[in-house]
Amino acid sequence: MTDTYAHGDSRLIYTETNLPGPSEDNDEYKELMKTFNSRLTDYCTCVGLCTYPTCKCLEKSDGPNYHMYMDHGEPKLLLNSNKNINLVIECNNECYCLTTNCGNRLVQIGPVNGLVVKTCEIDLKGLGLFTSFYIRKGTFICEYAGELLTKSQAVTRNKINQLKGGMNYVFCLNEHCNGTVVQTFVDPGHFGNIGRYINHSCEPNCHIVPVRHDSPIPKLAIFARCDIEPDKEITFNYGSYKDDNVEPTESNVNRKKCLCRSKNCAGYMPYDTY
Ligand SMILES: C[S@@+](CC[C@H](N)C(=O)[O-])C[C@H]1O[C@@H](n2cnc3c(N)ncnc32)[C@H](O)[C@@H]1O
Repeated sequence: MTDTYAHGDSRLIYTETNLPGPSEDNDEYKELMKTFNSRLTDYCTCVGLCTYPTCKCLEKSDGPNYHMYMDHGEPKLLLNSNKNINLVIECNNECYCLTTNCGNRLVQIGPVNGLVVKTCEIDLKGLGLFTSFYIRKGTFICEYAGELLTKSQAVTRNKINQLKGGMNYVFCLNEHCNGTVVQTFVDPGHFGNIGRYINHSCEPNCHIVPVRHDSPIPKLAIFARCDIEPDKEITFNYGSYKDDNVEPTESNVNRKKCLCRSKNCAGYMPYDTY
C-alpha cells in the first residue's frame, strides 16, 4: 500500500490499515484474532486483466467491482455504480494476475492523492477531511482504519467517549447476511489513518463499502458517491449504510447535535446502536 499521509498531532500513531486492539484473555478476543489472522483461501488464475465471470475473485464478487477510465492518460479505477456493495472482493497475493493492472485491486493500493486535514468552518465539528482535487463518483478515497475491536471493547470505549463528551471515533459496520448481522468495530481514536478526520453528514458525498482482499474481516473503504469539487469536505453518513438516521426519541436524547448543515439534516448524529 502507498499511503503518504501522516497525523499533525504527535499523540496519534498513523496506521495505514487495521491493527488489532489491546490484547485480552477472553474468547471474544481470541475469536476476533483468529478471523483477523486467517486469510481468504480463494484466488484467481487469470493472466493479465481479470474479467467476469472467469476470474474467481470477480465471480465471488457477483460481478465486476471496478471499471477503468483514463485520467490525463493514466488508467484509474472507479467503483461500478450498479455494484452490490455487500460483495466486493479484490484479488490477493495468492492470485496469478498482475498486481499492477489486473483491474480488481484498488483499496489495497492506497488512498487518493490531494486529501487535506483542516479545521471546519463550524468550530464544534473540529477537524475535517477536504479534497484539493476534483474527485469523480466511484473514486476510492481512503480506508477508515484503526484498531480492530471486539464488541465489548467498542461498547466500553463508546461509553467512555460519551462520558467525556468529546469526539468519538468508534465505527460499527453492520453487514446483513442470511438473516444475521456481522459487525466490525474499528476505532482510529489513537491509532488510525487519514480516514479518522472524516465528519458525518446527513447528505454525504461518500459512503462506506466493505471490501475484502486478504482477511475475511472487511476494510471499511470510503468511496465517492457523487462527483466532488475541489476544496469540498469529504463526508459519509455515520449510520450504517443500510440503516438510515432515525428521528430522535426519548431513548436517544443523548445523541450529539448534527452540524452538517445539509438541507435534510436529521438534527442529530446517528445513534450508536450496537
Ligand atoms: C471520526 S471523528 C471526525 C473527525 C473529528 N471532527 C476530529 O476533529 O478529529 C467524529 C467526531 O467528529 C464530530 N463530528 C463529526 N461529524 C459531525 C457533525 N456532522 N456534526 C457535529 N459533530 C460532528 C463529533 O464530535 C464526532 O464524535
